[in-house]
Amino acid sequence: MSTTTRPDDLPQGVSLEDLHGTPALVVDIPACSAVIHLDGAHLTSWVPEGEDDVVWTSPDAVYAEGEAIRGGIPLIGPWFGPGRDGRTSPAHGWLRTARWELVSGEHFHGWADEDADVVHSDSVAITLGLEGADPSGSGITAQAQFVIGADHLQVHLEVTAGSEGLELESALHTYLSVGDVTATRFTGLADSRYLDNLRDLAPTEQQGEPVIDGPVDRVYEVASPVTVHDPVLERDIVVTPHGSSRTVLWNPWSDGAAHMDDMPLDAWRQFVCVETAVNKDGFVSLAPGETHCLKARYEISRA
Ligand SMILES: O=P(O)(O)OC[C@H]1O[C@@H](O)[C@H](O)[C@@H](O)[C@@H]1O
Repeated sequence: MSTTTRPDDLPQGVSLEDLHGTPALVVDIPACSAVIHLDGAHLTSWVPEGEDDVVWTSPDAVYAEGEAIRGGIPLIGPWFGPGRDGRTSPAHGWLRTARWELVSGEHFHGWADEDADVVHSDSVAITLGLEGADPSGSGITAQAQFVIGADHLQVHLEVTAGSEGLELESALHTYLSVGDVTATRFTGLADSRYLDNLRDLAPTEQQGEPVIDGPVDRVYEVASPVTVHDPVLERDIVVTPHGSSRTVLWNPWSDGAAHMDDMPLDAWRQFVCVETAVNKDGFVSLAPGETHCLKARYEISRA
């Protein structure tokens, strides 16, 4: 993968900086600010103008090549969690710990969204690529694109099989920032089916919309928009997926957070993960050289 934009040629308002001792792209344009670390092509902040950060990143996150950053949008693949066999390591695959390279950065002063048929103003598009990192040697590659503005964040994750076929699991493991997860309400998951990862992936029927009143780790058979209603921050976050088959809902609650060194004890209240995914029995079969694109668009709305 060739680097087509040198750091010196990045558009105005985008710079490559050293953050926490690792390289990161810092976006600072009138519409928003954002940070994307090259390790994991990992977005750790998106602050639309006049808003609080839309993603939550742990103040205790570890930033180092080969480490997974806690929070933001980890890019998961080519397997999810311990993989479909339940034994694959590292957890959630190697996309999130590999160092990606900058492919391009562009500034759009007004552009049309082919999916949503709307025109956005003032955005940057940043593309990162990953080649030569596949430890299996089959040559799996990946590309990630972030389109970032005031009214939207779009994330595209493309994974391309190498010389062998691939049973792909991938996810945008997004930590959405909320005022108090126990007060959060959802639209879009009601009356669907899910696998409950806290009960050996037991198939379960969702009754009404879920609430977070204990640890939650569920793989929903949902590939349509999910809205997170946050009465504390008085905003809704709408997650619109494309190319997915599943939506994962995760919060570790206090019990799970107590086992995580990279998260303060009480921080579980401040986020909920709504993950656009192809995983578990919703994986995607790719022929050698074939690509799958997973996308999500994040938008804020205020009542
Ligand atoms: O601690 P990690 O590897 O980032 O994973 C966090 C969680 O990620 C979620 O996506 C999984 O469904 C959970 O099972 C897992 O605990």
